[in-house]
Order: sequence, then structure tokens, then C-alpha cells
Amino acid sequence: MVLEVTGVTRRFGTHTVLDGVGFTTAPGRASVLVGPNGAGKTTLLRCVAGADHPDEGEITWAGRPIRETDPRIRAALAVGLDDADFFPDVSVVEHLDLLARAHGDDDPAEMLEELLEELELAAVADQLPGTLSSGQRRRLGLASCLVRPRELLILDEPEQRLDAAGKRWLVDRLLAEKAAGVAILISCHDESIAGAIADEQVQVGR
Ligand SMILES: Nc1ncnc2c1ncn2[C@@H]1O[C@H](COP(=O)(O)OP(=O)(O)OP(=O)(O)O)[C@@H](O)[C@H]1O
Repeated sequence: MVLEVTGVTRRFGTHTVLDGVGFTTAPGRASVLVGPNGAGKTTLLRCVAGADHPDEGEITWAGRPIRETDPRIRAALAVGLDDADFFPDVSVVEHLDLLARAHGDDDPAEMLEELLEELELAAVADQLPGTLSSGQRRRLGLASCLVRPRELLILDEPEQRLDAAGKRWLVDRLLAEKAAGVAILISCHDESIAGAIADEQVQVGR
């Protein structure tokens, strides 16, 4: 099961944002997209996640073209792109519980307790998302990707708004994901995080 990105080109009007980008990511390995603001990292992640489509080129997971409508693809990909939308009227723990159950975990209580502890969200587990700090919302967005099965984890600048402890947690967690055989594709502006987890850094743009 390999992510294969081949010759991906994406244009907005006359602006060519991605020009023939290619790389592969395999289970247990991490590709990190690096490059300046506006280089096209989010655009590329959106194409890989099936939320946008390249004008040219091909993106496949396990040999299947990435399509949001393909249940096999949806089952494999855990995606955290921009700020996730949360159900406004269910608590942090209820939100995660719903997601876990939707993905087939009939008894997620213990897993959720551990994850909330790990992410230092236990104290706010019964709050509504709208009452969280921006960093706590970020943590909830990351937790939302971790309560579901995943073969490929796609995150856009997961380090954003995390404090120092949160960034240390992120590195440990991504290394653990790799050790568990998950393929990882993230964009990242933090050189030390990128260096700690990347098997390959993919330069996007200049
Ligand atoms: N839907 C769109 N329509 C027109 N232009 C777009 C669209 N989406 C992205 N762009 C442009 O594509 C370029 C790349 O944007 P993108 O968000 O992919 O960059 P990025 O590398 O993720 O940047 P950052 O590091 O700031 O997050 C930008 O110039 C942006 O304005």
C-alpha cells in the first residue's frame, strides 16, 4: 500500500501552483511537504485527500485513484486539513465518541480516555467545542484523526498553535504512528519537527 503522486499539476487561472510534483509514501514512512507560504502545500494535500483535483497527473493509494466517493479510500485516509468543523452542540468527548463509533469502534470509552489524557483534553472533555481555546481546538482536530482506523494520515501544519509540550507530543505521536505502520503525509513549517519525523522532505515551490 503506497501513496503514489505522479506529475501533479494544479493551476488556478493563469497561476500554476503545482508543476509536475511527484513523490511516494509507504507504510511506516513520513513525507513532509516543506516550502514558503503560498507554495502550494495545502493545495497538494487537498488533492491527495480528494478534496481538490489536479489538472494533470495522478494520485493513487494502493493502486486506486484517490476519490472521495470510494469507500475503500475513505476507510484508509485520516485527514486533518484546515480547522476541522465540530458539531457545535456536542461535547469534546461526545464528538470523539461519535467519530469512533461511526468508524466501527463499538466500545471506544477506554481509548477515548487515554487519548484525552494524552492530548491534555481530559479537563475540557465535557465542554462544547466553541468554548475551547484555539490550541485546544487544534488538539481536538488532531484527536478526531486519531480515533479512527487509518492507513494514511494527512495533516496540514499540525504543529500550528500547539505549545511546546504539544509539539513534543506531536513528534512522539507521529513516530508512534510510523512504528504502527501508518503512512504519513504532512506539511510543516517547523524545521525541527520536520527533521524529526521525515523520511523524505518534499520541497514545494521555491
Ligand atoms: N481556490 C483557489 N483559487 C485561487 N487560488 C488559489 C486557490 N487555492 C489556493 N490558491 C492559491 O494557490 C497558492 C498556494 O496556496 P496553498 O494554500 O496551497 O499554499 P501553502 O503552501 O499551503 O501556503 P501556507 O504555507 O501559507 O499555508 C496561493 O497563491 C493561493 O492563493
